[in-house]
Amino acid sequence: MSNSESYPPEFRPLMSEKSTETGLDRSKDIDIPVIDMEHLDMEKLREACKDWGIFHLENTGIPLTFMSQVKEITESVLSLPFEEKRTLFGVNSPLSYYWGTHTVSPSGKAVTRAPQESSGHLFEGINIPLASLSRLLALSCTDPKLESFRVVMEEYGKHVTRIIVTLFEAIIETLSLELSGDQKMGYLSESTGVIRVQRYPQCTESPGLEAHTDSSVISIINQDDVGGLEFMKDGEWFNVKPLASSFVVGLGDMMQVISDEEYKSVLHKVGKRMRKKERYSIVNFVFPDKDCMFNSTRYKPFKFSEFEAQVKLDVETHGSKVGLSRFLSNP
Ligand SMILES: O=C(O)CCC(=O)C(=O)O
Ligand SMILES: [Fe+2]
Repeated sequence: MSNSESYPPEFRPLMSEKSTETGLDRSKDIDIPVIDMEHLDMEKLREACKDWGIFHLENTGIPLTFMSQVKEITESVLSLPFEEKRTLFGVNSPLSYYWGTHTVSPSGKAVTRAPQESSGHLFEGINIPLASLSRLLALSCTDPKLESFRVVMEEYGKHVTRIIVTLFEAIIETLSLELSGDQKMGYLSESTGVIRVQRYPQCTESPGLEAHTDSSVISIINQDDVGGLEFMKDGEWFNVKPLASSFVVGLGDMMQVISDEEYKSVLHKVGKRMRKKERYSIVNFVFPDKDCMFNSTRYKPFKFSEFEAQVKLDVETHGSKVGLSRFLSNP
């Protein structure tokens, strides 16, 4: 089987086009802050959140050998034939396979966008709602590859959850916010966390993922060395240069509300890539509990489930997310 058969059929003509590769625009390279999780510098963290909304996180305590395992199993599952992925991660699976849409709901199901907007962005992925991993057990009995995927992702989820709790506590401290245990649990709900493994074909003519902010509290991105992640700062796009053995942390919309706009969610996208190679990324979205209430000065009080429902409606009807501006108290 050629590699192109593992991609959705509509990607294939675009992938085989002879590309006049321009590659990544290196003039947009910039060094984002690097936060050392073992020796947290609170002032540096505050600046990273306030001025950037995106930073590298290193020394997270995840063994390198385990990270290689994560990469290996992710690549092998995403490289399965297209039809097999559709079947394995179709209606009967707690996971979902999607392509060409970036929106994910806490249920882990991809939201279908209005058709006029869906062309040109070449990426695919599998949504793994953390709460449903155990239900994968039933499916994995029949497929050893799925069993390893489940085991590795469960372990990965535990590591990332540990990182998230430490990081969130620290961010809250930089804001001098006093939150009760229940509030913290509501913001970092285990029931709504989603891991998403994604693949972008080797193709430099088409972009990967369109510009968006995440609806999450925080997103932890594990990108490989192919590059292509870009973010907006002061009205300009910059590249996030891959940094080995580290994660990219992006602040999401809910952090913008929790911090009362002291910190902003970061606008990001996946553009052209550095090399003629497929790109893989693993993103962990930390979502609040569905019933979690958000009260702030700039926005009308809302429940996270209301925010999600609005995003879903906007994507389905207009083709893209409108986001927090829908909830402004004085639009
Ligand atoms: O693939 C990446 O590096 C980023 C993906 C992303 O932004 C998303 O899935 O929301
Ligand atoms: Fe994102």
